Amino acid sequence: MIGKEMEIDSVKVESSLWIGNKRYKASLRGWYFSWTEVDKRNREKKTVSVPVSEVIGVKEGRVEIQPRKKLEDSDLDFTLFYVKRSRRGNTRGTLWSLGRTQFCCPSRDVRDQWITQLRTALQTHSPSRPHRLLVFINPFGGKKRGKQIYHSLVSPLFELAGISCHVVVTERANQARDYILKKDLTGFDGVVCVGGDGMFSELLHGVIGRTQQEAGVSEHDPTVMLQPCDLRIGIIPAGSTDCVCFASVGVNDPVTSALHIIIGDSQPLDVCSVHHKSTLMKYSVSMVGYGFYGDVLAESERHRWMGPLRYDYSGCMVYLCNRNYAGVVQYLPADSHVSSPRDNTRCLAGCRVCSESKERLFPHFDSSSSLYSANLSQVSSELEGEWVTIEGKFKCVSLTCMSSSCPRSPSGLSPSAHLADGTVDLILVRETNPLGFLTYLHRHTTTQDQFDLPFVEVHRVKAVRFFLPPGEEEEEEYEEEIQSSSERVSEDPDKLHNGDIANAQSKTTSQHCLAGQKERDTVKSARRKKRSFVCGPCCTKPPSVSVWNCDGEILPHTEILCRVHGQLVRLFARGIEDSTGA
Ligand SMILES: CCCCCCCCCCCCC/C=C/[C@@H](O)[C@H](COP(=O)(O)O)NC(=O)CCCCC
Ligand SMILES: Nc1ncnc2c1ncn2[C@@H]1O[C@H](COP(=O)(O)OP(=O)(O)O)[C@@H](O)[C@H]1O
Ligand SMILES: [Ca+2]
Repeated sequence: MIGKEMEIDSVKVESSLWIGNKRYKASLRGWYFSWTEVDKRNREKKTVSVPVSEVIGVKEGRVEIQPRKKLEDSDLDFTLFYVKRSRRGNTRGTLWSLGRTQFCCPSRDVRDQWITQLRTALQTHSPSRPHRLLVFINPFGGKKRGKQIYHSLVSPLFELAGISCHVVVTERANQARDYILKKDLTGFDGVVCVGGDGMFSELLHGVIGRTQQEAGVSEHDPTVMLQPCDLRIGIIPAGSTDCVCFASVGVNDPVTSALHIIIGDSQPLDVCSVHHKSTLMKYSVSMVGYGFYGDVLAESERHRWMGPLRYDYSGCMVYLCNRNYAGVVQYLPADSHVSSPRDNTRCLAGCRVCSESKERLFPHFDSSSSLYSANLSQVSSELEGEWVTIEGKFKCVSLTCMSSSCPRSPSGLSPSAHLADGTVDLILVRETNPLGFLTYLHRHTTTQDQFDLPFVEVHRVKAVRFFLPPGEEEEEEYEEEIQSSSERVSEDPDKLHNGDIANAQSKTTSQHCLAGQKERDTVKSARRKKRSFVCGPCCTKPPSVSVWNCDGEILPHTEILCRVHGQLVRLFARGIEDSTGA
């Protein structure tokens, strides 16, 4: 018989259970379900312990989910599904898979009690699990396997965990962003994208834009304190770079990500806002890059048919062009006592720097009610302080809120950057010879320090301004063309976005600046053609000016102001669980 004893604050359940023909002593105590093998002489052997928070589901009978079948219809059995960990190749992160153990009970009563107690414990110990999710699949991302990945690997897990999903397979770019901005999201506990960084960016803009709309905050004001977002975002990696997933989970594996979503993990994330004058251009969580990375993106767009390989091909082409770009960079340093981009630490699950930043970032946060003080939507003092100016010629200027590690670069653009410390790392790679730059790039793929080079500097900052040197500013005529084109579109948002615009009384920035994107890009490319000269297959732009790559999208302006908003959004993730033991 099952034995039950009440413990203070937690339930305790114990009984003998069988796995195959071996007897186990099983117990459920507070946070853990454990089973210990007992031999014929009643000696205890190895114990397996599963935290209740990592239980995915408990099913009657002997069940397998892939392929889905009930093995035997016995009323003495139950099957436990849980998170199982393993190491992954040369990456630091931990790969998760679905663990499954079938238990046989001495009686049906005992079986029913175990199932009830385990399910109750699950509800008690995992209050932040999602019950209903809105899922967007980009069928064209990465290797175009988004639908297959979702239906074969992810959906069966969500079903097992009792999560109901509304699935939208996108038919056009920005559909997911617009859906989140305009539709009724009542009842959803989170949004999930199946795709790459571009698809994640759509969800990011939808979630931030909607939150600001509802809070009455103007995203165009670069000095405003944005309202933190409640709706969590999940990423099922199925893209080309998968940087946001890789940098926040440690691997780009759909099953691992699905399991993090199911157990309701929560990882706050810093977000950079990118403004041109008084207009919000974009938000970014991974890379805002000018010069090399901008050129690679611009070139790669012409080779989308190559899939993820387009970046490798374009990387080589752009490298061979050996361009340098003049620019003026101004930055506002972050507090150097807290952390530094050269301190050789890593932001891992439970990161101390990030947790301590929460108090600094949200001094008015009321943890009992989970509410942010109303005065947070006032103007921020974050742009105050002493700006440092650097002028020169650069191979690339990059900003990253996180390490931006990805399968191409397992340590990332800035290996010691933090996911949620309210700072961004600014990396300046000055003009150098091709071999020097190759050394810099190559170090992204090894454990060698890419900042330990005389032409590279890195700063931990709160904000960055970039503009062209005097005499090389963005052309007014071009500016005006872009401005008027964007105004024309924003006067009539329906022109580009049909469908219901229930919540669109106020033109949100996302609608304003992104609706005009198509038209601005046309103006821009016509303009570029006019000014272009060709030094190789990738060089169809003026020699002195590059473009900004903002999380995989080209920005329509060169002169920008970037500012970090600490912990603005939350992912269904927990940071990198270090599998190297380092
Ligand atoms: C000699 C070896 C050179 C290797 C260089 C490796 C440098 C890697 C740094 C990667 C940083 C990635 C930052 C993330 C960018 C993505 O947001 C963006 C869009 O991704 P997606 O939507 O999935 O297409 N990806 C890129 O801009 C690709 C950059 C690739 C540079 C080679
Ligand atoms: N159905 C669709 N058709 C065309 N573009 C789409 C569609 N759905 C999403 N997109 C856009 O495709 C871009 C790239 O998607 P992403 O999933 O990031 O793939 P990748 O990593 O290969 O670039 C995103 O910027 C997104 O806005
Ligand atoms: Ca950061």
